[in-house]
Amino acid sequence: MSRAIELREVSKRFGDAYAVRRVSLTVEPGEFLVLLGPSGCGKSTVLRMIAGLEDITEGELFLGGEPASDVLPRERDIAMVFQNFALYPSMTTRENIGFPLRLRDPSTNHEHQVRATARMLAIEDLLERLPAQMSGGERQRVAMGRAISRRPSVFLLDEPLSSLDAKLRSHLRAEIARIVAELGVTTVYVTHDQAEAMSLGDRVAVMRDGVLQQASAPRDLYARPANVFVAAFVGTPRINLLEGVVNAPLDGPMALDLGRQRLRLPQPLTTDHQLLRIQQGRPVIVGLRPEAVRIGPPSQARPGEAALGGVVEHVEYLGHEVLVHLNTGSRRAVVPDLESSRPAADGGAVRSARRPWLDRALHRVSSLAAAREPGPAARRASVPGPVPGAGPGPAPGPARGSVPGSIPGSVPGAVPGSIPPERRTTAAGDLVLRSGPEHRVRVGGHIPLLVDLARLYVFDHTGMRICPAPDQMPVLHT
Ligand SMILES: Nc1ncnc2c1ncn2[C@@H]1O[C@H](COP(=O)(O)OP(=O)(O)OP(=O)(O)O)[C@@H](O)[C@H]1O
Repeated sequence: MSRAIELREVSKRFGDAYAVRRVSLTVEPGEFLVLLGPSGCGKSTVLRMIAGLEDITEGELFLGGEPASDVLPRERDIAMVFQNFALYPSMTTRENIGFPLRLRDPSTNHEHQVRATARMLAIEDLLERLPAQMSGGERQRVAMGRAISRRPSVFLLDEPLSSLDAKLRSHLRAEIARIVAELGVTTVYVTHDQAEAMSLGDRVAVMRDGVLQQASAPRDLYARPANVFVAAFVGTPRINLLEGVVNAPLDGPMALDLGRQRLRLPQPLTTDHQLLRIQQGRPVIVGLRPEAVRIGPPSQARPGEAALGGVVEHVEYLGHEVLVHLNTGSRRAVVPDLESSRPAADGGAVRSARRPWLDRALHRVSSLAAAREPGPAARRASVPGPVPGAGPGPAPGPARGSVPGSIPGSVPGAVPGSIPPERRTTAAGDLVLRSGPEHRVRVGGHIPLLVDLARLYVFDHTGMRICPAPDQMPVLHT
């Protein structure tokens, strides 16, 4: 039987420092949830609270719908496997796997169950070996065998593969997915490896600084990251994040100014792009995944593509694909601490962080619509004249050779103060694109680029995603 796990506003404090802050999360029976985040973000602490190895400072834990915060660890029917799970050195694999079964029921012969577990883990031929006679990967399988032999209702794995080499890891990863699916047991798996998380989890919960950022199916996490941190943490190569300014004149096409170039949004504007209008004149972070940009001249632009240009700074040949590092004259936005990860007093981090922005944004939409003229912010922040390097017209591409080889100091029209100067980087290569090996590019060459604006992400200055529009929108009062 598998059970649901529910964390309600759970926090953990060590001394004065919060390791986990107000995490609310439900893992459905039989679900495989991966906790993902950088080192020290609180993943293991969440796992240890579920197991009962750490007390919960605030909030409540429910197992199978029953309050469980005060239930003793051994009464939680939970099995846990750690990174360096210790096996009993003097016991064979058979004895190690059978040990929890003997503890529970010493009078019964458990050989059948031990064999079934060993078969599932493909370690039947290791049953007579001692831990010292096995490799790291084999020992880790035995450790898993010992954890699952008594068929727990919840299975917790804390970086179980991190001490293994890459090949073995990817092999065991597939094995774990298979075994857990076969067992149908509710599983929480901790890792800092985004590829591991994306390949294993039914859902992935991303944590940062003790705060849950987003919990979504891997596909949704990649396609609709709630904020710039999630966008940057998930995906290899990392999403390109550029400092931009929304340029939305009431009488002309909308664009995103990216330093020395301008990304014109195709007409008619999509709903998501229309919503960007309320950011007129404001600094934003523009996100482009490497596959959203391709090499091609403006004349080959498909509907929904906009032209840019770049100077090749570096080329990585990976065999099946090529990663081209370019200088487009923009500034790379740096992720850490862009948004507050602390939850507000009235709710979870992601939800509560969204609301004030949405309220403000929608208030601006209402007032702009009512006034039917540019608001003061719009007048103040409209970009004075064309951005150098961007051509006029509805679908301009930068004139050939217009992209400079070096980047000038400041972004024209940028509203100062959104991203402090100390967090800015003057890009040596601000954009990476993924290309097929058929494109031959040389370092130093200017190449024309086409950006698929259907795959454009825009984050506001706090780091929250504003394009595509957030999933939860308050009702717009007209
Ligand atoms: N027993 C403890 N006493 C004091 N601080 C602790 C204790 N355990 C964890 N912490 C702190 O709590 C924070 C979260 O730790 P935790 O081990 O949960 O992070 P993690 O995301 O699992 O990191 P890693 O991937 O490196 O294991 C860290 O800052 C850590 O130093």
